Amino acid sequence: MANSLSHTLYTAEQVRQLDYNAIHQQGIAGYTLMERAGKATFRLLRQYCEQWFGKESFHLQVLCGSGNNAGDGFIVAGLAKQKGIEVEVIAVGDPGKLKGDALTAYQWCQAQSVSITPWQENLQLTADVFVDALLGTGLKGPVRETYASVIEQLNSTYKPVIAVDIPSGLCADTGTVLGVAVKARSTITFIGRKRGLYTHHGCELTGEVHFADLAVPELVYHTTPCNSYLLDPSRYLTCLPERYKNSHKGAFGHLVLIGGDHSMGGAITMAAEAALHAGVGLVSVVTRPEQVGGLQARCPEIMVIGCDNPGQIPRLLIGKSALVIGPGLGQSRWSRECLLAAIDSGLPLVLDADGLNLLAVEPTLLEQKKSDWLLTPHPGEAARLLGVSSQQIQQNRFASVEQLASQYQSTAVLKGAGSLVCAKGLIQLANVGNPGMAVGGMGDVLSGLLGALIAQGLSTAEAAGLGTWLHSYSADQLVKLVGGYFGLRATELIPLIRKQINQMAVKSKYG
Ligand SMILES: NC(=O)C1=CN([C@@H]2O[C@H](COP(=O)(O)OP(=O)(O)OC[C@H]3O[C@@H](n4cnc5c(N)ncnc54)[C@H](OP(=O)(O)O)[C@@H]3O)[C@@H](O)[C@H]2O)[C@@H](O)CC1
Ligand SMILES: [K+]
Repeated sequence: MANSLSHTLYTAEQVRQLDYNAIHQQGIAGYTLMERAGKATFRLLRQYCEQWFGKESFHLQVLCGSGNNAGDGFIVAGLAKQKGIEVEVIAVGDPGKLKGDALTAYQWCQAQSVSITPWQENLQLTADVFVDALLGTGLKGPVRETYASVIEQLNSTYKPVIAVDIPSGLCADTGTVLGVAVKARSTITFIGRKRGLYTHHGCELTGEVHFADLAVPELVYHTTPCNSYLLDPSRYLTCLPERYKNSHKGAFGHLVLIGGDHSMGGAITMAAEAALHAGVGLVSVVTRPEQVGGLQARCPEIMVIGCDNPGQIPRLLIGKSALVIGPGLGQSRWSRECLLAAIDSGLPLVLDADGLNLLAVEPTLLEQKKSDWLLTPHPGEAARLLGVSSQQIQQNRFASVEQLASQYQSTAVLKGAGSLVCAKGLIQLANVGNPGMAVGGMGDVLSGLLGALIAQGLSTAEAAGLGTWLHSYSADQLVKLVGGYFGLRATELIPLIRKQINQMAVKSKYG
């Protein structure tokens, strides 16, 4: 299935290549692109200001650096002036450094009689709304002075900011803050969506993201190879098995979940309960005998097998469809032997939590890999798997998920703000989810859901894409229901996931 161009995510270098090709292959003048960028930003600004200020007039300050990002800002300021808006450019960059299209835009802005004030230390940022045209994709390394002070001062106004292309200070490739970055109410990004807008700090700093392709012809996009996309759930509509009228439970797979070492019964219970609600025909849990009563009381539909001797596991796995191992698994001898049996079974495997931690301390287990694996680490687990710090994982989440997938020859989901799914060299970013998900049990629910999808016949890649999206989307629905991010319970996601799967199934059938 092809990914649509509007879902593609680019690095700064790739967008530079697109710009270059638009200009040099298609003959679109760079200044034309800048005018289009300025116009698109101004249109958006007016829409927002209508919402925020109604018919009241407002004061706009456009903060400009000295590159092409500033050029876009000069156009916005000139257009605002033409419409009679009270506008002023604050020139943080030295106008003497402007060249090419940015210089042309500056001169045009001057010709519109826009007041252009050079930045000084005692200058007050007094506007009702700001446009951030300080630094765009040309940012290199940590933000230097005076830009850093200006950004801090801008953030301390708590006034709405519309960021041009990317909030200044945010790394377009990774979503990491390079020292300090603008916190925007909205960001309008041009020609290609930058990867960094959608993950890590980008999720916090961009506000609502808008995309303007500046009418760059489709042909241009085909010239730049890419491997990253926003996850589009509609790609997976047809993956779910149809419920025919003469169906029986055997047609929808039998998932086994292994975990729940001494005093760790909660995680495996949540994973199994999630699986039960995600359409799988049968769910079994292999766990410590002490967990059996609690699990059966909560979910009588689940077959629970108390097992202190992992030597029994191979027999229990005969004829099953898929396995989840990790939730509440612990790191005891029992845990390790359970993992060995799971790996040896040759069933498709979802590895989470302690399943991943055990793999991290014993990477030679990879040599015994016989089946498709789906790894679902959070940044801390990913760090252990790759032998780096979690900070290093976060500094480049795209590279990290790619490395996880290639090093472990698996499908990988790197959880966190802007969860990333990597399978067969393709990276997809789930542009859903919220901070309310930062509570215990969310990962367990995800692993059960993923296992249930695999047991129903989806590949690990399909399950990872669909399941990661369903999980975070349902969390967003839950936030709408409860009115905020406080006190979400992972188990509350489960009925919402079920509802969404059913809606998708209906959509796949009837459009
Ligand atoms: N035709 C096109 O290409 C189109 C491009 N478009 C727009 O152009 C933008 C890209 O423009 P760009 O490449 O000129 O870079 P830009 O982001 O303005 O930054 C360069 C400036 O930043 C400065 N600087 C760098 N690092 C720094 C640091 N750490 N700390 C402080 N300063 C630092 C650097 O200073 P220098 O290092 O040279 O002293 C230089 O002055 C793109 O985001 C989009 O908005 C659209 O109009 C569509 C068409
Ligand atoms: K910017």
